[in-house]
Amino acid sequence: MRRGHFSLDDLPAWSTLNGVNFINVKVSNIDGRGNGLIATNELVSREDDLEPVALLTVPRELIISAEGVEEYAKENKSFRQLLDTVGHQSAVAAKLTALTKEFDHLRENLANLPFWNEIISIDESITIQDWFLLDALFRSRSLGLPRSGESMVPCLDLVNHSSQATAYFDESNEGEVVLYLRKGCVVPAGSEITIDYGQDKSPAEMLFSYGFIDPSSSARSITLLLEPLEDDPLAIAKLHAFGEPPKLKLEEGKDGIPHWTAPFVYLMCLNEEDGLQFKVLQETDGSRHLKMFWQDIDITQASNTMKDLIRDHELYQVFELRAVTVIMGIVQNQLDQLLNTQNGDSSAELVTPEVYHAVSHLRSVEIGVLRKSMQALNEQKDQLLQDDTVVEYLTMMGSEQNDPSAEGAADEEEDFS
Ligand SMILES: C[S@@+](CC[C@H](N)C(=O)[O-])C[C@H]1O[C@@H](n2cnc3c(N)ncnc32)[C@H](O)[C@@H]1O
Repeated sequence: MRRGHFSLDDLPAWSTLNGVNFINVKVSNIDGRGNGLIATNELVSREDDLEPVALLTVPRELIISAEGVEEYAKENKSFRQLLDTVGHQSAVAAKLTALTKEFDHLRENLANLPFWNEIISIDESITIQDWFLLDALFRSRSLGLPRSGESMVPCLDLVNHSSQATAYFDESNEGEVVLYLRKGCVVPAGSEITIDYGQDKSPAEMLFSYGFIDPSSSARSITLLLEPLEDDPLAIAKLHAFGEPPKLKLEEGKDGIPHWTAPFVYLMCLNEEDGLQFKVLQETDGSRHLKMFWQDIDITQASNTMKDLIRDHELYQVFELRAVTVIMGIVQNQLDQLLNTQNGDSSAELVTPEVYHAVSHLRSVEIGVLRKSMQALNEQKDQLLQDDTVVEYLTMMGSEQNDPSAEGAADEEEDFS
């Protein structure tokens, strides 16, 4: 099975044969961005136009979506076997290691399917490099369609990104995908047509998915993984109850003010003595389920909204202070790591100038977000330390610590330093 090279010179013929229409636009090389779409004559869309101006239409049969993959599997027995054996993979998380593991897993599973085994193991016409390429192609070229979800659309995937995009795409009731000129836009002949790959995508996501960071984008955020506290005896139960990998998202709003979101941090900071409990319930059919309780109320289904559940508690501000202290530790740690790699960075000679520039840009955006967040967290902590409940609580903890006869005094010591 050999994969041929498809020249762009063949695109017009291929488009005609396959029912793809380019309307007053064509594919052209764009400096520094590979290929892109440009206008062949001036394109105008007025605010009061009743119908949007279509620039490209792609028929449903050409779209690779989850539904399209299922349909193809109905027609092709070998592909059905492949899909049943290794299909429905989850998203690749940690690039190369995970991809290598995936590819090994794929080979192992295909050993029993002679058709695929020959291609992948005996003939070795598909290698790990193809798997890397496939992942990169999918990440950089797939897009979210309103009806079909994450899909690959030929020709539409030739359109580059801009945060001041002149076009957008939509999916008709018949499943045809159409690229439209945005209302109120004028594109002179020869100018590029662009879409917006996503306002909310963080710089890291842009770089890892598309290989570039839009310098004009105002999206400034960073997402970090959270881990339960090392000495937490309930760590495993908390992770299980939370049900998804816990994350901390730091994001600068349009006003430049940083905000943090980390629903799991409240679980990290609460314990049995606060009113958090776990119980294993056995059903009549013998199955067992872990249940989580807050103040004796079953909150198993609400682990994501812990902050709202504790809001009415008399020690809410103390819990909030614990959460802020934990977040500050994580932010400071990440900041130290980034500053260390920035100072001792010798990778400039190892990578191309474009890659080095992109990585430096990402690092400086992330350092900026972390520094601002640290400042805001410090302010939040200072405010909490002045709260009456917190002052009273800390005074009480202090006097218990000084009184050796007070039961459990040493265990209950809180560290908000
Ligand atoms: C969906 S493809 C767009 C078409 C692509 N330029 C081509 O030659 O096939 C996405 C890729 O185009 C490039 N690209 C798109 N917009 C860009 C931009 N604003 N700046 C730099 N590269 C861009 C990136 O390499 C990205 O991974």
